[in-house]
Amino acid sequence: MGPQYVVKAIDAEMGKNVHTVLVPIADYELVVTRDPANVQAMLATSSTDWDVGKARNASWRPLLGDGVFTSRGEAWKRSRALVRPQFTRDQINDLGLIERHVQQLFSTIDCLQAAGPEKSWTKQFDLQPLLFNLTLDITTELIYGYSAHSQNKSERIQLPTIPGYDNPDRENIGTHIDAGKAWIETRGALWKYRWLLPTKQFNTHCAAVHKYADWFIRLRLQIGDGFLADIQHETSQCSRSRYILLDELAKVTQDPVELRSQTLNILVAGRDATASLLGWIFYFLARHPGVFSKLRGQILERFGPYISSQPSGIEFQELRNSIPYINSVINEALRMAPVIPLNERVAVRDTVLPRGGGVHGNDPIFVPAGKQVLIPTYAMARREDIWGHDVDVFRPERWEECGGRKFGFEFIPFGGGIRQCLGQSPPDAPMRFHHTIENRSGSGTLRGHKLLMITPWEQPAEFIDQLAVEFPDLKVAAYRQQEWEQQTAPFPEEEWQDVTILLTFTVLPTPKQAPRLEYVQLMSAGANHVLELPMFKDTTVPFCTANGVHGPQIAEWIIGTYLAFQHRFPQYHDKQKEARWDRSDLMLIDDAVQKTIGILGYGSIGRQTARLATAMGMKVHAYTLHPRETPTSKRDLSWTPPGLGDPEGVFPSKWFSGHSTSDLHTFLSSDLDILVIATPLTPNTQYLLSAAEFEVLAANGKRGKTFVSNIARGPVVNTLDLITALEEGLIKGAALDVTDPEPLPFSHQLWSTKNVIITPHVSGASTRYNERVLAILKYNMERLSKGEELVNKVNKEDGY
Ligand code: HEM
Repeated sequence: MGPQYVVKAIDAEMGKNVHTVLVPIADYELVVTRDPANVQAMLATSSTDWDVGKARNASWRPLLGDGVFTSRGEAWKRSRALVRPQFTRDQINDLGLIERHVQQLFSTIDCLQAAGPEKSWTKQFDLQPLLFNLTLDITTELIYGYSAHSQNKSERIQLPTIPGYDNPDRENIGTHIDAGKAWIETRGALWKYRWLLPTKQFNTHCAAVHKYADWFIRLRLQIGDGFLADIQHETSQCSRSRYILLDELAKVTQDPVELRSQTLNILVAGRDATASLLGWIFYFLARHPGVFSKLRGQILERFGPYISSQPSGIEFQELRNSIPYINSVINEALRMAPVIPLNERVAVRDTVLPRGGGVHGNDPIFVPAGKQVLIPTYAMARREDIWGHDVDVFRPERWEECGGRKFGFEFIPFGGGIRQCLGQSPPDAPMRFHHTIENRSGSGTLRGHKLLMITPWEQPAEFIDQLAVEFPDLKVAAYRQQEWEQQTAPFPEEEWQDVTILLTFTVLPTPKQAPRLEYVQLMSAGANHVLELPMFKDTTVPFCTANGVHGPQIAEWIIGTYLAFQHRFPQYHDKQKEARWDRSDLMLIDDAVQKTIGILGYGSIGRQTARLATAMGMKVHAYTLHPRETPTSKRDLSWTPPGLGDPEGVFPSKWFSGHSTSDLHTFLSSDLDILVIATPLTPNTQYLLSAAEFEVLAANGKRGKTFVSNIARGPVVNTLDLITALEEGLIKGAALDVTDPEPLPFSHQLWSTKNVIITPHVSGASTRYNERVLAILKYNMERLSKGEELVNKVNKEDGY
């Protein structure tokens, strides 16, 4: 099943709007999903329910052994913990090393000069094999310390002899790897008839590849640190302190088979994908001269022309960050031609995928243990609804529109979640990444980190155990605060000193008390209680909210109180207390079908409310501060419990947006039967709903039509104006979980205002609350350990 075939077949047979299908192949069935929500669940949020299939290990093992790319389960975890720290180091991005080999490539190309009048050009040649040689030379030098020099044999010097070990076959190592890989592919294509393929030649290639690695490993194990010192003089650029992956791994394990497998896994994973991508980039540049000259112009402007006698002095981070167009070109090439176009996972236990089921394909689907799911990376990058009508056009500019395209699981050329590619440098925050290089070396992904948890309840031991498995080097301290609003720390001052990750409701240190803090996870969805604290306003330490934790229960509260009001439950409850069977108000009862719900603030709560309202047959109008016109901008980038909310922004039939009062009034006059206030409290939203807004709701004959539900914060509504609107019948009724002031005093007029349901700020309560906060914390810790952008980050300027 080729990548292009997947797109064609689903589009033709099921339509462009179907993204998850069950495909029967001979005697078994395979799920194919090009839905980013499902992919996110498999790779990240529910990754413990999934693993790569057994076939990956079975097919690659003879060539590569059990390493980070080929292994599964616990073996993979151990592998990943072993090799990952190497990829957080500066040296892995040694541009000097790459430059030497690129120069070699240029010399090779120079030799391909054409004859006759075309003399100033090269003759026609195939660039791709040269690129494979280039990446082979780079990766072998980076991994084993000594390049295969497949580009220029004359660079090879005589290697010392190790008794009992054949010298590595540098001449043919590329061929052996390629032939081994080709055999594995053919075998995969033969599927259950794979036994038909003779193995003799394959075994020869595997043995040659192993011998190559073993020679360096033997030398390293015999001689120890600096094992190549004697032959380093072969290239003047090599310094004694240069970085060699094998050397570093050998400081952690001395097992020769483990060293062979891990280094070969990285060699093959890194070399081939990079060469393919380079090939595609040149392919697209050759066909898009406009892109080529724009890119070239920006590079020349920033770095000047190449002068062979001068060192370029270009740093890796500078290269990445100073010309965003380079990233746009690379991203666009990876979108058009993801070099790993198909991936897969297998359910290790009975589980669900959040979407694809039900009449509209929005419900979760059950996936039994053992079921294989194909992830067509290529097909996701070809979805018109995500990328626009020009999805088939190579257009790097798309990455720069709307202030820079952010992407999630619809664009995963490097995989995603826990098995994300190790060779990908993080997309953002170079400073933070650099910081982690200084602080973390060794074997744990969060080495040097300390998590401090201050919570109003005991944290479950299983969670702390899980952390110990995932981050063996992480220090954890957990304290229980005595009171909800407590601001002082329930532990000695020194405990703050080495904290890097903090989980808290209200207790926060000063920047001086916790100088190493890198990430604060708040347990609340709002951040308004920390906005004025020095740790928040005077530092760049990211604060993340528990956004997403409240969606399910608050949405239930909103719909629950609305239905209670519509079906007159409070009145019947009063009558029940008096034992009165009174059916006199039957004609006053109304249902929700085809009513319009307006959601002011379309965040995680609003989105889950929209899901429930849609299920009841309501229409949804959404209001957001910033316009959400494209499918990408409609998306929810914050954490969402699997299968819930509206991650893609598909429920609203109308979107409204803006900062001004008139923008708000346009939304309020869109014929709303229920208005849900779900916007954060900031200086801009204080008294957002006052007399004028209630007038707008009641204008044009809509008096007494709208029911107002406030689950945000009391001061978003002007309480006295609300009381007037209720008493005068401008609005139909109100459900308030929050009031201004809070607690609402005994004698407050609001208690006895007509048509109001009041609860004491409890809509966010759920026995599942803590479990969801911990899921966010863990997810963010995984992202922190990989140098990735955290989810639910508070924008320090907007205050939410
Ligand atoms: C354009 C270049 C590259 C692309 C497109 C790419 C793509 C990928 C993808 C899609 C995966 C995930 C496979 C999965 O989900 O099972 C992956 C994994 C991996 N990549 Fe890359 N890769 C590239 C370059 C590199 C480089 C340069 C290295 C190392 C030097 C590397 C090392 C790895 C390793 C070790 C894994 C396995 C990680 C694990 O399973 O835990 N990759 N790569």
